[in-house]
Amino acid sequence: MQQEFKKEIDKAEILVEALGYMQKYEGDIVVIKYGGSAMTNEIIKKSVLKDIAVLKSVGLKPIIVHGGGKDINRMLDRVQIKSEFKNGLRVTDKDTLEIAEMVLSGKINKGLVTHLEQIGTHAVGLSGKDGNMITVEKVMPQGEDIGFVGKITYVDTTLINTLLDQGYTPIISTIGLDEKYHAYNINADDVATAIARAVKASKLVFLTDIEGVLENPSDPSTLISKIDTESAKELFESGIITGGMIPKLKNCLDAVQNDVKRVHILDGRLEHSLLIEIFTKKGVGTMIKR
Ligand SMILES: Nc1ncnc2c1ncn2[C@@H]1O[C@H](COP(=O)(O)OP(=O)(O)O)[C@@H](O)[C@H]1O
Ligand SMILES: CC(=O)N[C@@H](CCC(=O)OP(=O)(O)O)C(=O)O
Repeated sequence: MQQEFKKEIDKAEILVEALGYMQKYEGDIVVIKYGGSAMTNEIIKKSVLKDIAVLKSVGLKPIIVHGGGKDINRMLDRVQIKSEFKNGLRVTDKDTLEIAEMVLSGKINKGLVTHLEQIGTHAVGLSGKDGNMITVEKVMPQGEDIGFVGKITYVDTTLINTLLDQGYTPIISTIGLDEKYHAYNINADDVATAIARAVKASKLVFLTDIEGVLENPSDPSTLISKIDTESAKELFESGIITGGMIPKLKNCLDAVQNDVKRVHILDGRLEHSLLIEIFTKKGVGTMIKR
């Protein structure tokens, strides 16, 4: 008898293991930064969105902040506009901004909305312009002008909270306005962190295209499962953290030092990494602590 239902019993036990976590996190806001690097495969994308639908249906309140750097690169290539990054930020002239906004707030944002709606989770796509949600000022790294790139100065959470209260999952693209209502391109890790802080999220998860923070980025067995402020400093000094991992880890530290309780960098390519992290004892990826 027991043997006959072995598979079903195993499945039921998974649900029982998850119960404690569901009760613990009920009503909690989870901000998910879905990076463009982990968006390139349609099957994986659907699986990530199903996980988010599960979070929603068991009582958590997910907010998705998405990137799309790779899609912007592709579109810029198509229209033959050259693009470069300085300190992890895209140099953004007027034409680049137009393409970035078109790709982020159009194709990617509405694509994610459509996928979530298709699996029965009501979602609303917004950019930082909507409801004047994200205010920025022009960023000048080391005094250098890199165009229409914004540093966030204020997040108005009214619209996000209204949507969450009404049962919608907000999906946010990373274009904001300055005080004169000019549009700016913003790094998606910065937006996810600013929103997580503003809504007092209990979790902030960065879904990317690598296992987590690695001592040697080409060797997954060198995964660092926990990082705190002290060890992060050493990692930055040692030069192990490069490229897109620099703004990501800096943002993780900013979040944990500003009341976001749990911050993780997870591999968006690993099927169900979100559910494994939130609903099981087994941690995946890198957890960042104060
Ligand atoms: N020490 C490190 N551990 C892991 N990844 C690293 C490290 N240093 C640099 N990286 C790079 O950071 C990348 C993730 O950042 P990014 O490409 O900006 O992703 P996303 O689009 O998700 O924001 C990885 O693919 C990897 O190439
Ligand atoms: C200013 C700046 O660099 N903006 C980013 C916005 C998208 C982003 O951050 O996407 P990922 O998370 O996929 O890297 C860009 O133009 O690529």
